[in-house]
Amino acid sequence: MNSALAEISEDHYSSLHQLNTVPKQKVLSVSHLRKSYNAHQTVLHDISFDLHRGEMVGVIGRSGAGKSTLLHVLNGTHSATSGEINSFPEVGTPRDVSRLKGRALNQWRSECGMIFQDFCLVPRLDVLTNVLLGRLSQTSTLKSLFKVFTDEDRARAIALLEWLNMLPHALQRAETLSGGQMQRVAICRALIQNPSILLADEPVASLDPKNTQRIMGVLREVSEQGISVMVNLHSVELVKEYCTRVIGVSQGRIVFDDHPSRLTQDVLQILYGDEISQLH
Ligand SMILES: Nc1ncnc2c1ncn2[C@@H]1O[C@H](COP(=O)(O)OP(=O)(O)OP(=O)(O)O)[C@@H](O)[C@H]1O
Repeated sequence: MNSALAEISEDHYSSLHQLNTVPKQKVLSVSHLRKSYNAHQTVLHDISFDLHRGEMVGVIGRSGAGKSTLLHVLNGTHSATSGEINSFPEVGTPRDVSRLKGRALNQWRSECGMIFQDFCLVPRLDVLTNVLLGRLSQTSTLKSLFKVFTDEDRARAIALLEWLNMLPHALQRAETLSGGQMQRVAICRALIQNPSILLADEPVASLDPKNTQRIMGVLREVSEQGISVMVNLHSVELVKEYCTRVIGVSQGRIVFDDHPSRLTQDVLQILYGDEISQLH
């Protein structure tokens, strides 16, 4: 961030950013990304876009369009077949993260945190430990083996749980939580890595309306703090309510990339075809 922007408070920066009155700071540049799981099927074709600091990007498209694959490839859980994913960290040199392996890949995964559709919590471990597991990639192998965490890690985990009203459940086993509570723990686990990007794969798919609003509100707050959020959603209403930008994917290609207010019926028809009547 340049020095003039640094003097603007985070909230102020965020609201200015959303009004497009300040230059956008690029954090990721994806170019000509392609993903095939096998020789017969290409799931992502020639995907190119830039992601900016503090954006809240909704990714929409019908089932099988390639939304989950896109997030997995960005985070490195699935490898790209070709193309580049260039990261522009606040500190350090820009680099292509699409071919990383080993430690470097783990480091990228903590910069580009992901919350998975099925939460991926360890059921028999308590909430606090589940959050601390997010620190493992930044902890030495020996310490991670014995789950040794620093006081600083614990303090941060507790602060995150408190922020998401989960502190009363800190010592409860993850398997005893509701879906909404599990999702909040998964968000804490991703945030304890101090990511600059947070990817969320259908984070509200299994939640009731109250928890849906709660989780979407949390993701918006995260983006307002300067973290770029990309969230796969099946609800166009939620995209319009919460996102500052929407990327529409159809058959593995980006067919729309603009402000949610520009999502017209024609665009939705291209994106959803016959399924348009099932949209909410
Ligand atoms: N691990 C995999 N191996 C082979 N094919 C896969 C794999 N993961 C996804 N696919 C295929 O890639 C295509 C896109 O799937 P993806 O899960 O990315 O779509 P999506 O838009 O997220 O769908 P949904 O909204 O239903 O979650 C589908 O045809 C799917 O069958």
